[in-house]
Amino acid sequence: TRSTRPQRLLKAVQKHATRGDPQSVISAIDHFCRHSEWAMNIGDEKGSILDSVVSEVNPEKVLELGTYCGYSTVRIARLLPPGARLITLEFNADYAAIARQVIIWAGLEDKVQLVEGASEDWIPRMKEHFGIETFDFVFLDHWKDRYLPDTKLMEDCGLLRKGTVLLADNVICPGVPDYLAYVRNSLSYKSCYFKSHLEYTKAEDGLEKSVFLG
Ligand SMILES: O=C(NC/C=C/[C@H]1O[C@@H](n2cnc3cncnc32)[C@H](O)[C@@H]1O)c1cc([N+](=O)[O-])cc(O)c1O
Ligand SMILES: [Mg+2]
Repeated sequence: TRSTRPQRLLKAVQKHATRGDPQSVISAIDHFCRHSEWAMNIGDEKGSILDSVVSEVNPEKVLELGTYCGYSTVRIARLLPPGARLITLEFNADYAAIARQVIIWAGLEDKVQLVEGASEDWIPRMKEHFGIETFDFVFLDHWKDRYLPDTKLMEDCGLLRKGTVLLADNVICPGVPDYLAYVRNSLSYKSCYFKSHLEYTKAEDGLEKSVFLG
């Protein structure tokens, strides 16, 4: 049977990227998505904004919701200081298998824990299962109707602390209106919008950075 797009994306990484070199993995995926097949990675333009926010926060504990093929996982993990950890949640087993290989090709497997399962099942188990007190940085890039419920779930589970930074992809396209209204109107968040473009296109999209105020 015909291969899947994530399988072809992984092949492009293994063909064009250098093992252990995260930047070459990022470039290989961006080249594949620009010149062969579009895929819903955050991409290079919004990816640079992600890089700058991660570098500013310099987090020890990171949570990513929605691994997909691991592109943003690699972007984030490559910037983490020694000893820092990224937990990424992915409930599609096929995508998780591809992402594991992408993360290994980048040489970042020691910094990343890819957990197969649904965010709503795993967020309540972060403390007892992973020994996580609170997260310093959370990247939201999973199903858009899960951003708001999962944010409220993280609040309720005590996983956010004063100063935790949430960064959300696709707040314009496909859009997350309920999440945006919440973080922009809630007294518990200080929110700001980074205008950009939908990955590999000219359409507007952007990232919303929201600092939890406790
Ligand atoms: O739909 C988009 N993203 C959804 C991403 C979904 C990814 O997160 C996983 N997931 C979902 N809920 C989950 C809950 N728990 C764990 N994994 C989960 C899915 O298995 C998938 O791997 C999207 C769409 C466009 N677009 O232009 O159309 C552009 C983008 O940048 C996008 O991110
Ligand atoms: Mg996205």
